[in-house]
Amino acid sequence: MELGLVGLGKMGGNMRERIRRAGHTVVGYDRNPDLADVHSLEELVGKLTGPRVVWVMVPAGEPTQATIDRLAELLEPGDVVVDGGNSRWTDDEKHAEELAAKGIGFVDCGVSGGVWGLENGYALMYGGDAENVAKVQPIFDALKPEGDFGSVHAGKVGAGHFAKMVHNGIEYAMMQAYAEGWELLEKVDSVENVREVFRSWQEGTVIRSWLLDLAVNALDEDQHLDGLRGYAQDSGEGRWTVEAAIDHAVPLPAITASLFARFASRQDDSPQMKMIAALRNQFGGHAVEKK
Ligand SMILES: O=C(CO)[C@H](O)[C@H](O)COP(=O)(O)O
Repeated sequence: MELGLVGLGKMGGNMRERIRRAGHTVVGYDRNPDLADVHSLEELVGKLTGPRVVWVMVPAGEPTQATIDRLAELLEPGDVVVDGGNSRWTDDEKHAEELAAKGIGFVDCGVSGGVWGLENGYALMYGGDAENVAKVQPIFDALKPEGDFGSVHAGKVGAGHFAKMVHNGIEYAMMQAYAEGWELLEKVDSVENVREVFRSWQEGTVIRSWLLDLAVNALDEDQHLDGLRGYAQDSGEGRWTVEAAIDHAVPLPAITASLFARFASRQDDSPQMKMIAALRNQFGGHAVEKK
């Protein structure tokens, strides 16, 4: 089948390649002309035969909104837009309504697989009406990993991004657990080769995982991670997971702590710890460290 793909960065570029390898035609658009097959969304839409499927793979928020707004002007009834970015799930209903007003279908799709997806396949979690999902199905089949698992029609519009958001929340907490265990192992003199401990865990243990494999890759590149600063960004999914947990009164202590650990990583000199030090000094005369 034919697919229009908007956004050919780290994810979209490899997805285009994987879909082409499966025998489909992909017309790709990116703001960077070096990556793009066409120069505009108009040209992309013009090159597809109906019913068209256009997959949006651009950053969440304003870039996704602007792309959907333009596609709503360009596409025709019966066409389908897939939002495959890490959009906030609460945006999906809004996008579905905006497109439905023009007779255009909408499917939201969480995509996991990172830069390894070209070879390993992409895990897909999608939400939307069965009729719209069916129009995209050959592309889902091309992108998903081989085997029985790796893709799911999670439910209605929004369910795909909600599932991906929870996946990312779990990712935060798992990474935090490996990171904490690694730091503790590095602190203890009797453990002479932490990297080999991590490597040994890749087989037979209850904590083996792809993230563990990636941790071993990272330690192979830089055994003590000396070349990195202890600073971690976040791009929203962890925050939305915690917000959803609050909305539904679901306790998420591990995921919340892993999000807050990232915030703490961005502080050189913790303001709240200054207050803790000041208060201990006030009530107990405990020593403080002065600048
Ligand atoms: O979806 C992903 C992995 O599954 C993306 O890599 C995402 O950017 C990870 O979230 P964050 O940037 O907040 O760490």
